[in-house]
Amino acid sequence: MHIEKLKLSNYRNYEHLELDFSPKINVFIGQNAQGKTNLMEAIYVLAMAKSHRTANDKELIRWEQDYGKIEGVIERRYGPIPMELLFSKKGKKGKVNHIEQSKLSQYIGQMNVVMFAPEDLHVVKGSPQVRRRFIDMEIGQISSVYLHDLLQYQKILKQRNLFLKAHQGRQKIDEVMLDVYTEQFIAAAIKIIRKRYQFIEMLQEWAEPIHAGITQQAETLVIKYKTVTGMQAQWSSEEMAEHLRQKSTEARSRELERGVTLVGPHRDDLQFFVNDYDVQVFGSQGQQRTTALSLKLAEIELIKQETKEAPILLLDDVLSELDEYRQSHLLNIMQGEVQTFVTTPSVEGIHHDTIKHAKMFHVERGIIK
Ligand SMILES: Nc1ncnc2c1ncn2[C@@H]1O[C@H](COP(=O)(O)OP(=O)(O)OP(=O)(O)O)[C@@H](O)[C@H]1O
Repeated sequence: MHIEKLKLSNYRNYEHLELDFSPKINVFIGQNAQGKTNLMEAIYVLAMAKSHRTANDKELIRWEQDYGKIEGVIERRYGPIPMELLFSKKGKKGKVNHIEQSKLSQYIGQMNVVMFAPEDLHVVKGSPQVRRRFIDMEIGQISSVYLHDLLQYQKILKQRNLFLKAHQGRQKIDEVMLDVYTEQFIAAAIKIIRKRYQFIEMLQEWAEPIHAGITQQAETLVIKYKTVTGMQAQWSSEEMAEHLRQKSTEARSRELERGVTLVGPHRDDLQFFVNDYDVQVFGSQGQQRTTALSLKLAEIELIKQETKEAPILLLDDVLSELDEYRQSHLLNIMQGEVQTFVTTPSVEGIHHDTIKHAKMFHVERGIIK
């Protein structure tokens, strides 16, 4: 798939902008703070209904304006799809084929993107939150059911936390009520955990050969989903539920002391092993970068497998962060069927072959030349 047209109205530092893209390589070139990342972000937001940089949608609206809008035409194998996302003080609304979607989980997934930005290089070393976000965003793109289940889980978790907070430090509580919350919580948690195990297994299948290829067969990458309670992927749903029930009972007095839920997928994490050692603890910076790159390349393959179309690749200021050897792996993909967007302050950081056939956009203070 590829994005053919992009139109921005009051988005970040763009008052009004209309662009036509190449289905192959597009390069946004410009000095710092001119609006290159804002363009990448707009494409990402059009796909995901959410920024990769901020959780606050109001930041996306051009200063002193009441609304901001992103429109795009996505060319898919069965024809073009117009998409539209409107941000206002009241919230956001998405349209697909000019029809308003009552749920954003129905909107997301029409357009698939893989973003690779410098912060993605921290997916290995960064906080567990970064890795949880990575899994949730990626599964969400290929499964609207997961997005729906995740929202449900977050709602139930919030209710349970409110109950714990309201009873924090108390000796006597309504145990029956807390059990009811806990059972609802466990049912929702299992759905999330199962789907995450499945996703990691699929990602592993792609990431392992890719990583081996980049390291010339010197390294074997293994990705593991690590639950806070020590669950096992091969367990049945009943076994998982029983395990969580037991761990939740063990944690209850601590949960009441602290007023929060301490077990569940909102505290789980990912682990990366290279030749059996934990990259997060023992990996060199180079190995962490290669792992991050393998993950992104695997993500592209996984989306292709699930949707039967290549996603759009967004490379925000990342090429210059990778050495020539790692760059060449990305370049291989870019020469193929994947529509790619690249931002860069100058052409010097990029391989000559990349720009040879690229459509260039010069970005200067919210204007494209
Ligand atoms: N809501 C907004 N309304 C208006 N301008 C905004 C808004 N949010 C950000 N900006 C402006 O956008 C510019 C930043 O653009 P962007 O993040 O795309 O930079 P960039 O060109 O990618 O540069 P760098 O290479 O430094 O990341 C800044 O000038 C900032 O003031």
